[in-house]
Amino acid sequence: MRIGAIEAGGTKFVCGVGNELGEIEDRVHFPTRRPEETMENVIAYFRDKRVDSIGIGSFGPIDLEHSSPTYGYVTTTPKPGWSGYNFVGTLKSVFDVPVGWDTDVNAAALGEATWGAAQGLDSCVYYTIGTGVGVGVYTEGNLVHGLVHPEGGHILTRRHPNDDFAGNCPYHGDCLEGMAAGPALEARWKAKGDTLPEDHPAWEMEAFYIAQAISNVILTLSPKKVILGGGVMKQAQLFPMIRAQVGSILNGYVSAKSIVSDIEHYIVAPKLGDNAGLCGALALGVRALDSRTNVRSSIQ
Ligand SMILES: Nc1ncnc2c1ncn2[C@@H]1O[C@H](COP(=O)(O)OP(=O)(O)OP(=O)(O)O)[C@@H](O)[C@H]1O
Ligand SMILES: [Zn+2]
Repeated sequence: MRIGAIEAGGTKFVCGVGNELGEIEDRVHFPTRRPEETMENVIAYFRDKRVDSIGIGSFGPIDLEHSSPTYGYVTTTPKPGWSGYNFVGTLKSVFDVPVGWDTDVNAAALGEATWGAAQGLDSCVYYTIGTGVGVGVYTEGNLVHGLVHPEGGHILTRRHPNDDFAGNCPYHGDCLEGMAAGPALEARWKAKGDTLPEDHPAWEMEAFYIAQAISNVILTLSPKKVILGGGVMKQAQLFPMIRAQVGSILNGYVSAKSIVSDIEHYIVAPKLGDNAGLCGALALGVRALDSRTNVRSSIQ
């Protein structure tokens, strides 16, 4: 099978072709411009690829409700031209193949559950801590959409006692994203995250916020794995700090062995590394093809 994959990010698009084993055979990337120009690049890439299906993991918010007249659209985004853009419909008007469509973070969660750190498990939560904070939720074998889709980057957290940064989320000020995404780190410390030394107090504070989010997700969704990706998590020293803080927040209340004695294998980096996004889109493409095949066989 030849599966097309689109990792549609706010700053760049990655398109690729792979197979049902999660192997990526080819890829390209280009900057995210206005939708018409960006989609021209996407269509030109797939034009001669003869793919059997396409999976899209997209920046959001997006419409995932199959019964909605705007299913497949990007809904409200400050990105010029993308608000109300019919992403899936545009692709389908050119390529007559099944299209899998989900958020970039749900896609990454599915990719990790299919071929990565949560392989063989029926649940995981995937966080990206980058320009924004996004959360993908995979549970009992399904990606969670619910009313819209999870937006766990915007939860409220308790303020660190030494933190007087107001927070920079345009909607909430000091939500998790407003306090812990890359731009918040940069605004608080007046330096880009990748220039701060490993022992800088920024990291203890960063871990303090991320650990609260993870503890809340453990208590509400009980995932079997928590995967942390995105640019900020390139700071590997954050992992032990976050694990320790999650342990102290939960304080023995959740007695699962994964948390009590094996937390270094429970809160982990994406096993698919920088391929998590594209492999996630690939996994969506595989699912889209499988579900069409299943529908066909149940009709026959
Ligand atoms: N090594 C690093 N250490 C700390 N922060 C970093 C590092 N590399 C990138 N960042 C920060 O991460 C952010 C970019 O995140 P990422 O690389 O995940 O890109 P993105 O795809 O734009 O983000 P998003 O996941 O929100 O779409 C920037 O704010 C950048 O300063
Ligand atoms: Zn917010």
